[in-house]
Amino acid sequence: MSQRDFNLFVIGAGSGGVRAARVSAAHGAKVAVAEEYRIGGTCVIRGCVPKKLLVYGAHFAEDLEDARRFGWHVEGKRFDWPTLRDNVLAEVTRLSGLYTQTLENNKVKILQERAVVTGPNSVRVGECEYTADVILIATGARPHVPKQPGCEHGITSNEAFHLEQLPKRLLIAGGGYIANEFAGVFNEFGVKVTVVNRSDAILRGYDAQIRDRLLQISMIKGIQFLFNSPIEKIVKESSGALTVHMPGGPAEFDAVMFATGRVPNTQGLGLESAGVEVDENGAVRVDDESRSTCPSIYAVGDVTDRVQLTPVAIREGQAFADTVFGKKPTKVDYSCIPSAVFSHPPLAGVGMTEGEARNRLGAVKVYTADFRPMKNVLAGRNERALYKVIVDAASEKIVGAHMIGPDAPEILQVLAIAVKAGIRKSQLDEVVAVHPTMAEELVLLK
Ligand SMILES: Cc1cc2nc3c(=O)[nH]c(=O)nc-3n(C[C@H](O)[C@H](O)[C@H](O)COP(=O)(O)OP(=O)(O)OC[C@H]3O[C@@H](n4cnc5c(N)ncnc54)[C@H](O)[C@@H]3O)c2cc1C
Repeated sequence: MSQRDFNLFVIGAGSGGVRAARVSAAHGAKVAVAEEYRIGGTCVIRGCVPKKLLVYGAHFAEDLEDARRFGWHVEGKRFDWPTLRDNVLAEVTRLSGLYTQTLENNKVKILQERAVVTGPNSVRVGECEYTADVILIATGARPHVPKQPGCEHGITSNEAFHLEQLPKRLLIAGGGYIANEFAGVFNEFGVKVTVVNRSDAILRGYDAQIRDRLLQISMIKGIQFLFNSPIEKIVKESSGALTVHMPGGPAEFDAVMFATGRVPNTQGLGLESAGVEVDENGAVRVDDESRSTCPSIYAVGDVTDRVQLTPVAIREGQAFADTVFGKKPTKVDYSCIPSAVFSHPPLAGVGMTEGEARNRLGAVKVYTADFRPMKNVLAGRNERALYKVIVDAASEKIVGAHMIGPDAPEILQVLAIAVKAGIRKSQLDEVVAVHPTMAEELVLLK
């Protein structure tokens, strides 16, 4: 038995940290976890979960509009932001409680304070110093706010969940998934949304045809996009409005939200005291077992900036616990990680985009279904779904699948199993359709 206070000290009780702490404790380790904000981390408190609940809330705008064509009379509909906001925040509190309970049930000591590393086997929490055989950095990432003058007047996704009232005019800076998701949500709530982007495209990394489709639909829904428009400065007027200066000229908004990337949380963490190296963005450098340049310190999740997604942080936390305390060396497989954007409509993808496949494989076959879902037809909603399956011409294997349309992330999760398993296109064709569904298009691709 070690003479130190703990076998494992985890810094950060988010997706990766909670999984690592819980599983290590189940493997018999004496574990402590320090959390400076709220148990559950970004995903539960101010990320995936509250975001998805807002997406559900926003979707009622369309559903109530479409309901008329299905014979429903929905007179006097009115949206009340404080009701949704408070219900979402209450659900977040409930979930945070469940995470706390899970840790307690596994006898993990919880310290609700900021922790900093003071050496290869020591951590300081407030006035107390603790020693541990192994330290796990699972401190996640935080929103990046640009340095231009006046940017301090803006908010980030962290604050968006707590808004007192909805702004009438909102500028969202950024082109990634968080920018597009919040643009969709606030637009459905009746906010006049402008998305401003430094570059010339949204959602880099996703299939070009799929993101173009989102851009078209978003513009038709009333979201304005400004490309190649870096924010030069923001001036707060005496009225409270924000004048945003951009290359096309100044424009006034009631709020500005930055969704301009996320930075690993390593600042002031004391990593240098243990010889833990970080890269140029501040991400902890780790090997394929999540071990840092200090042999007794590991790191998982967003703080390592590998793939900033909850299921990846959880896998890394699990693999760490199994490797270090479960005597079962495990490496995370980063191939074929599916991901989604919960925009209006949502999109999702797995594997290579068409562009990547053409560059890497040369000869590829692309199968598409471009259709208007039955529900949209009756609703009089002129929004088309697009499914794409990319096939390696030599092996006939499916190397990528991408889709936009209602429930695309739900459908893609299942298709991702097939892509990961390396099935051929002909095996999709052998499956009999479930009719009438949208997903049946996947087995009818010509
Ligand atoms: C708006 C938004 C939407 C998102 N939507 C999705 C989605 O739909 N799907 C998806 O897969 N991912 C989504 N993500 C990303 C996802 O939330 C992260 O990838 C995930 O939470 C990373 O987990 P983690 O354990 O690395 O870090 P986190 O969950 O961020 O946990 C880190 C914890 O460490 C704490 N901490 C930091 N420093 C210290 C310290 N010194 N001492 C003590 N505690 C500390 C923090 O307070 C935090 O609780 C979203 C993120 C955002 C911001």
